[in-house]
Amino acid sequence: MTAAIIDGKAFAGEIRERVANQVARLKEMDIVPGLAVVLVGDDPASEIYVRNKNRQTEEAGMASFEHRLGEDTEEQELVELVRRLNADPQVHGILVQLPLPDHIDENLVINAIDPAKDVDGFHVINAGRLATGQSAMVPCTPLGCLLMLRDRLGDLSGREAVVIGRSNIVGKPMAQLLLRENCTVTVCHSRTRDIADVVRRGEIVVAAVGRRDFVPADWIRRGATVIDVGINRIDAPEKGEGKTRLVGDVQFDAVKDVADAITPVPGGVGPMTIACLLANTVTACCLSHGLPAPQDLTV
Ligand SMILES: Nc1nc2c(c(=O)[nH]1)N[C@@H](CN(C=O)c1ccc(C(=O)N[C@@H](CCC(=O)O)C(=O)O)cc1)CN2
Ligand SMILES: [Mg+2]
Repeated sequence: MTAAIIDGKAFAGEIRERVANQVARLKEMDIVPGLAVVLVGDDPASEIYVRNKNRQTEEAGMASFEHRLGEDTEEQELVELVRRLNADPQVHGILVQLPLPDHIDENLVINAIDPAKDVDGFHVINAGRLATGQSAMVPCTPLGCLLMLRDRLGDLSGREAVVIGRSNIVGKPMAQLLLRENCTVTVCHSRTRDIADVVRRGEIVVAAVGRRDFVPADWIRRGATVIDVGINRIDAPEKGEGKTRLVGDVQFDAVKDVADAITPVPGGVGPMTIACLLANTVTACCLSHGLPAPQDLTV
């Protein structure tokens, strides 16, 4: 068996097109969705993600507000910026790029964002709403994973799903979303005993541990659909001195001989994350104007 490769890059392009159509529709009502992105410090990967977010926001016809603060910015200064953005009617979505420097309490900053503008879906109110089956802003990476799974498999009801990783930004919301789709969900992590046996139950496997090559082929049930959330940068001397490349959490070359379908890294989940951020911003904008959330941008 050679797995189908799920093309996240192409799918993200489709979502961005839907976003642009909704933005054009809103412009006819003189409404321009606006996204504010806040970057603290100079982490090189975050720099790239923020640049891509701003570019894609503008390409979709939305307003992009970029705020860059120094590495030694005080927590209170960041919270004050968030409060100003909460009060700004041109801003419908606020995203604080993670990770933040160590001296800043991430939860405190995230929970300072107005939940209605929390397009990352990380605020405790949105996490609670998702966990209790109420409408919520859904975190972008799990939302992108779910869209790809639905596109590939259709109705997910009754499927055995295994999520590897329990982070607040991917593992936990992913598990909640799959539960909402009526999957039987198992979450495993670094302390899970007999993890190979647990993962082997999965007809759907979502790997989000942040460790390169963590998932070997003999953990994967034949015919499973595998979503690799990992983005690990490794040295690539074959590309030249000092060069690097990205790999996922799954041993792609071996797993593709066992799985029915798999997302690649790069070109899988990553591009979907930014496309879903744009989708969430349009949703937040619609809701703030008393308009219904666009059906083609939400789950
Ligand atoms: N506030 C947030 N911070 C972070 C999030 C998030 O959703 N909200 N997620 C990650 C980083 N991230 C977005 O911020 C992100 C990561 C990767 C990609 C992506 O497109 N990856 C490409 C490869 C890009 C490259 O060459 O480096 C791919 O996988 O094909 C987009 C967004 C942590 N922080
Ligand atoms: Mg910190």
